[in-house]
Amino acid sequence: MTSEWLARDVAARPLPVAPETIDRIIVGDSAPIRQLKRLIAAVAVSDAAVVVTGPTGAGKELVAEALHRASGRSGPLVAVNCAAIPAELLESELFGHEKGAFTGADRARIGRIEQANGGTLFLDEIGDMPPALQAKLLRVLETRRVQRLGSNCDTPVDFRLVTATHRDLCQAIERGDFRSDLYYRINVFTLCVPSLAERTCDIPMILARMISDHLCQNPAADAPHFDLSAIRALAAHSWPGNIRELKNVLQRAFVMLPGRMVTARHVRDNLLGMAMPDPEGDDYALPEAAPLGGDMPDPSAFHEALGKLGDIDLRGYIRDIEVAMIEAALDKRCGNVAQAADMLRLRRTTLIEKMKKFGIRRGLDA
Ligand SMILES: Nc1ncnc2c1ncn2[C@@H]1O[C@H](COP(=O)(O)OP(=O)(O)OP(=O)(O)O)[C@@H](O)[C@H]1O
Repeated sequence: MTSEWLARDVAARPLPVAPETIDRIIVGDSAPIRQLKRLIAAVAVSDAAVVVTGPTGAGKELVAEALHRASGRSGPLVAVNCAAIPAELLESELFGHEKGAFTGADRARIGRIEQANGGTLFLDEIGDMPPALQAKLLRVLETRRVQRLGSNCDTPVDFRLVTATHRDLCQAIERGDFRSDLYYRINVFTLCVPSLAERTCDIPMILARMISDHLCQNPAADAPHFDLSAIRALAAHSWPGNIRELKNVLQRAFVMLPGRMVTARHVRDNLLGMAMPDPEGDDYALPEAAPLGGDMPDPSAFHEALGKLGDIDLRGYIRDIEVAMIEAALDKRCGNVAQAADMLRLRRTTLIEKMKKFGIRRGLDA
């Protein structure tokens, strides 16, 4: 049963779970992410096993979390990274052990599979699970019972299995590294998480969420502000590390450009490149107030608008905006150029230069 089949099937059906639950966890509104969220909503309420695939850092663990939250299961979400635990410890980690089961087992310990009872077991990097454990896991899935190391008794378990891997499991089966019978057990549904490069229009939304999360955890932090050129530079990057890489870029921006307007040059030189930014801030250092003041549209709004447009005369459009804003500031300050320059956060001489360039005479002739 493939995602394509499911995609066709769910397109026409009402969603079984509130989409807000999934929206809160998975940020993004691009077509591939909207499709992924619909699939999660459709699959979440069943008990079927799900394999989540996708490149590293794309958000596979978040998909497991969304599946769990939307499933309504009352038990916990228990996550185990099979690649991060040494093979010799993974067995007791998953299955638990009785006291004295092996040297050093000085007390009994419940395994992660039992911990997930009533909830969801998320096995990350299942493609890295040693073959002997694959056989044991298969037995648990078939019998719905688990046996701790050193015990003769089986304990019944009820969990929903979600697995993830960045490996191609079909190739692993061909190489003999992964059991095909386990593959068919764990792979009732496949959910593919798109790479960030396939959904760069989600970058402004993801950045906004990451900034607000960062500010929640560090209320004293001074957030950087990404202008349209910065967003476009971010969208042009190839993102081999996907959202994890974007998170790192934002962390660098918090450290190197706090409270400053981040431009395309900063993105290229200081955030994707590692050069230190100019400490003086030749860009527009921001005062405490909102960068554009009052009700001005956020520059990121253009990102979406531009996506829907065909060709645009960018220079002409920006010139019209500049002229309109300069004239509005001069009106507001009754033709006083110095005060209008303050309002626009420009040097007086810079404003005069612009006025001459655009042929705006108001306030210059007096
Ligand atoms: N849509 C999203 N919105 C905001 N943050 C996200 C989103 N998707 C992923 N992240 C963040 O990106 C980081 C990587 O996500 P996650 O660990 O889920 O990726 P992964 O695909 O499981 O990575 P790996 O392949 O290395 O296991 C995490 O810090 C996660 O919180």
